[in-house]
Amino acid sequence: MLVAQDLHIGYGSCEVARTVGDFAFAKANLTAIIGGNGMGKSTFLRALAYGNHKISGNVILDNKLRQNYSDVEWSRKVAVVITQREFSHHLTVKELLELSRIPYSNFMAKISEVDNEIIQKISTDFQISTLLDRRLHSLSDGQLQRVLIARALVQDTDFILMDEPTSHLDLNFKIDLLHQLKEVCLTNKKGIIFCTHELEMALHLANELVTIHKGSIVKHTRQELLSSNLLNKMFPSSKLNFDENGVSYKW
Ligand SMILES: Nc1ncnc2c1ncn2[C@@H]1O[C@H](COP(=O)(O)OP(=O)(O)OP(=O)(O)O)[C@@H](O)[C@H]1O
Repeated sequence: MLVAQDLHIGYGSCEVARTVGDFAFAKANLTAIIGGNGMGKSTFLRALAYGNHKISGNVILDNKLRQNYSDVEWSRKVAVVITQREFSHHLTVKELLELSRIPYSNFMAKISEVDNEIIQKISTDFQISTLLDRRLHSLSDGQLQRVLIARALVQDTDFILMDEPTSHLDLNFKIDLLHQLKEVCLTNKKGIIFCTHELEMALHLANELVTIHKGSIVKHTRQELLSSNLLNKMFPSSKLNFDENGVSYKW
């Protein structure tokens, strides 16, 4: 269980949002974090992932405070996908994937046969096998996004936290990827939590949703959220309507 306990997030002393009640993310759940621009989705995700931007409260994983985990222990439990090109551009895709096995390798950081099998399988599943020898700087944004998601799966953690994992993908890749993540979530019992602007897909595929609106971070089941009027308040537009069936448009 990953628990956000009375979490207040922000920058310096300036609060962006706070959790309403304590809430727990379980394994085998796909959770979407949704909210309007600037409401605090990325800030909340980073607070869960790194303990950053936390003004007060706690992040607790399996009954242990985030700050009591060593970096290696945490990286065996939680993988993070943030599409920032913060790594060495000279690395190849295969080298990047191998690096994500380091939390499991021996002191010589040698890649084992098992590591290689995991890398090959996930590369095939996520359609990046043909990219393995490419250097990261040569990838398109969409290719990089698929590589970073594959890297998180290669890391083989209980939880994967992702900031807008589908933002650069074509519509077919977006929908396929979210379905694939849901399947990974259920079959491999991983908790996947992702920020997204893809409301329709989030409402269809995620079984839990976290809304961030006007400083309140609230966790709902899909049904609870759809049967409330909250989405109409969060995304007000005369061309949009949310009801228990999801979203409809007036073109
Ligand atoms: N480094 C920073 N210092 C101060 N304020 C920041 C910083 N980064 C973000 N903010 C502010 O915190 C608030 C939340 O930002 P955040 O990026 O978490 O929102 P978001 O919901 O992810 O937005 P978007 O949907 O536009 O990506 C915004 O008002 C933003 O301007």
